[in-house]
Amino acid sequence: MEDTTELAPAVRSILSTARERASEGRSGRVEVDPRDLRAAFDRAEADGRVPVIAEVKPTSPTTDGTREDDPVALAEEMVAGGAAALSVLTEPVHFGGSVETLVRVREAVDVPVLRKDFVVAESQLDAVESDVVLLIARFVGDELSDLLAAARDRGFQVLVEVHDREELAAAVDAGATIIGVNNRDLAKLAVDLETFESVAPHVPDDATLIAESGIGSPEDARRMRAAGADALLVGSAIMDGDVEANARELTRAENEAEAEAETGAEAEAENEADAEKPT
Ligand SMILES: O=C(O)c1ccccc1NCC(=O)[C@H](O)[C@H](O)COP(=O)(O)O
Repeated sequence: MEDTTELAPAVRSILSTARERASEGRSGRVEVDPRDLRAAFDRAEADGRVPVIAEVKPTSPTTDGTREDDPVALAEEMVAGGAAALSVLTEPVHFGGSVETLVRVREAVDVPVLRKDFVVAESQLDAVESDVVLLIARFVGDELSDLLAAARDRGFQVLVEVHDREELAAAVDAGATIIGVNNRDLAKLAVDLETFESVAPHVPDDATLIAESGIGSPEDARRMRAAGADALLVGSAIMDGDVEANARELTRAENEAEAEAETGAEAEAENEADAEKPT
């Protein structure tokens, strides 16, 4: 396990709560028949949508207040807005999530669902079925390889989250094939999209690469895609306001770019034609 003294107090609290919850797994081992995450991204691409994992995130240490709407309704709106997959927080104390919410959401939608939690022990994997589970390289340290194997044995696809090149090397050594680069620094909770841009070039080409956190606009989405993201994980920017419209704006970010490029080209052609007209 990593030394946690450098982490933000909220994150230290999240981790100590996670360790207390580690023994609370339901009795018995889960066996998952997962919905394929990569196939969901491919379907979105084929349909002209940016592959987005939209996150049901009622609150967080960096969010003001709590969104009280029914998470299932929010999840359905995200899918209606074009989300290729969903992420559901199951951490109760700091994010307002629950395993019950994840079960209800997964029953209601047909896209893959990521369980977003702070898994630090194998027993936590048995808390609930999901299509994908998250392992955060920084938090699981030397246990990454064993936890990855334990999750895969249960049928889960595994998103391994990293924040720098050292953690990326550990993830690749452990055999991670779905890699998320988190733009949020868990030591300071500050978000910087340059994090993804600096780590992405070192991710093996055959990995599925996800840009996580701090993506707040279609421009940010295009920026992360230009830096190599196969998909984007977005919470706050979708949860803030009309979630269907917010999801649609991000999943259509590249259509808008095309439209803008076309508009720009048309304007340029008109300018050229005007310039050629006799005065
Ligand atoms: O979001 C937080 O405030 C947070 C604080 C401490 C640890 C983790 C935190 N977030 C977890 C996440 O993974 C994000 O919810 C996810 O990447 C989406 O981020 P965003 O789009 O910036 O909401």
